[in-house]
Amino acid sequence: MQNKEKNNLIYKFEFINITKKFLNGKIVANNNINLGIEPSKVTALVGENGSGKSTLTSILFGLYKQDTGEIKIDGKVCDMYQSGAAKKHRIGMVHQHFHLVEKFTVLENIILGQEELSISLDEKEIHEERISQLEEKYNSFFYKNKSKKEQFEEYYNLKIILRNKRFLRYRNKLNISKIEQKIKNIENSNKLKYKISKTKKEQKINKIKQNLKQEEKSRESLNLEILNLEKEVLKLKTKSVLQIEELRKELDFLKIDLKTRNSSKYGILNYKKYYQRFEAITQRYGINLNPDQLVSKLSVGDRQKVEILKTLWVEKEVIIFDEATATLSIDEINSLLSLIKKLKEANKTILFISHKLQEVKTIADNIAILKKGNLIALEKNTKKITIEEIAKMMVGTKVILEFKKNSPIEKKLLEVKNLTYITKKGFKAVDNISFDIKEGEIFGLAGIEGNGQEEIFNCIAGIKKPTKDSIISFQNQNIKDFKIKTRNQFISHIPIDRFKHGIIADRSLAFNSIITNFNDQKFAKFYFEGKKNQDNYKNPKGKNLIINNKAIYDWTDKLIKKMNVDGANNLNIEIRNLSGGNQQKFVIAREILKEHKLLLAGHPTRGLDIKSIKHIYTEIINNSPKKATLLYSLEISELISVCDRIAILYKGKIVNIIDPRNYDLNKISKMFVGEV
Ligand SMILES: Nc1ncnc2c1ncn2[C@@H]1O[C@H](COP(=O)(O)OP(=O)(O)OP(=O)(O)O)[C@@H](O)[C@H]1O
Repeated sequence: MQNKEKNNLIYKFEFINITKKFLNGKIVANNNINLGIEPSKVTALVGENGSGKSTLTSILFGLYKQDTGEIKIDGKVCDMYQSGAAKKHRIGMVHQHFHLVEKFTVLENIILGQEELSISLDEKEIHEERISQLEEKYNSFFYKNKSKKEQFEEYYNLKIILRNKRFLRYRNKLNISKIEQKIKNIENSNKLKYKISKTKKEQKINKIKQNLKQEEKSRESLNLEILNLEKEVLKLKTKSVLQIEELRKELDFLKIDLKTRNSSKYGILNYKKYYQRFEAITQRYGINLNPDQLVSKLSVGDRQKVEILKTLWVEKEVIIFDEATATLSIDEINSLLSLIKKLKEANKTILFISHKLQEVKTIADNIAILKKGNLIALEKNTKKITIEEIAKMMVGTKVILEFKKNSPIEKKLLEVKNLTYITKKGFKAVDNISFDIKEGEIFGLAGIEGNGQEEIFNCIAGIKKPTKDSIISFQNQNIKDFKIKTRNQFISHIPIDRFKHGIIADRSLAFNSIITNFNDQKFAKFYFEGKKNQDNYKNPKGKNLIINNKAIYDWTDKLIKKMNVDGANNLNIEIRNLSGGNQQKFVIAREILKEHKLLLAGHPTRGLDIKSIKHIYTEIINNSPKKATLLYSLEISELISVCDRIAILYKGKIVNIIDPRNYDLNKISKMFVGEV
């Protein structure tokens, strides 16, 4: 399509009557959606968990095929489900969960999978043409260049002349000696005769000698000329050798390059070009990243920049940000938002999915609101609409994050003393910290991500091993070396990374409901007929294992109801089929309802809508009496609303333990950067 025509289009792409159902039509994820996305603008897609945001973007990205309806891109109907369609139409996605190779550098991650794009068909032709040019130049270097040829001819001619002259001189010399001999003979035989002819002969000798002298002179000048010529030829030769060598190198490189680029398995990467491109893109968008840094060493915010660079590298025109700010700190969110502004200025069309309405309002030109699979509003006047109004449209009621807290009692349940955690590379991520959590207390861990909160949390959960002298005492027993299985008997754990530690994605809801308490006798009992040994457990027919399916299904049902988990009509569906937020709600329900004395809640509201957030914290607070609760979140405003005390972490140390009722956000954010 001509650019001019393209510029006149109102929409970069359109969803037209899109409907998508799952589970034989029982779940309507998208219901007849009609939505046009304007070019070079940021359109936010908001809605409750399970309202159909991911399904809609997945259809655009070609991961799902819509049941009915069509998608138009640049005014043309496109089958996005066709393999490679998203790539062809330059649509990229930045996910909440990064797809990066930890052991590769930033640049390696960016070019991974895009290597073949470094040589297009056109480029290949240019390469091949250049090779044949070079070959020709190389082969005919001496022969084609006329002036050089002439010089060579001249050089050889001169050599021939010189040889002739030498011969002449030799002959003359021979002549002289012959004549002298003759003279002598004459002298000896006939002195008289000699006397007469002497003068004549002497004259002849003199003449010959004179000739010889002249001969000598011209020989010298000839020699000089030859010497100069030889010098020149040498110079020419050296220069040519260098030139030839360079040409040969270039030729060899291009040949290997071409060969390897055509092969799918091995390849030589044109790093010079990649670095130049990296420099150009990062400068253009003001992204500060070292191309040689290992991804494993990057902060979450920088990793996300790598994800964004991946889309810019292949010049995507549409970029979908799918809950991209969920794992970012405040500073990182701000830097992402300003980067999105730059992308917009560079005419990228942005689809921005987020549950954080404050940032949606800051960045979006248009806000599309989904509810239960329907598009219920497309708000274009984003300056006027308030966050509360958006939230109300999304969830149907006004939601305020205020809670009535319980009062903890003085009895300490958890005592952490001198906790130190050193990473495999010797970095002290947690540096000798101590705190306690009382019965009924909700204790928060706050700080900018990467200051030790996650490690403290994981040491208590048993995922990470602290140093020997660390003490994690629960009800006066040091549990530091307890296995996770033993901890599970009294600890409930909502993991920070629910996909890694919280669920088994391709197992059913029922299966996932018992993965942290499968030892509970009410779900399954081992029945031993013979001697108790390992074989009893491995009995292939399962004779000795009695599973109480009814108890498991009842339990699963209870979890779903407790947290209003959406999309869970069938308890045997794989948990991956739930929306991200609903998977999270399922895990939270399991851990809160499971018997426990200590609740570890890591980012429990990540990726959740405001109504679910309210629901979850209400449950956590209602669950807290008689237990200790450790809450780790990057959302400081949520910690302030929910916690009784908050530890602020900076560089692996606790800089302060605060009572959130007596602190304001300003003071806390100063502590985040070590200014106590
Ligand atoms: N593959 C699938 N099989 C069955 N149901 C599915 C599948 N994918 C999505 N669903 C259901 O479709 C509905 C919409 O899900 P979707 O993931 O699009 O919601 P969402 O708005 O992105 O939610 P969240 O904010 O929690 O990520 C949900 O009820 C979900 O359970």
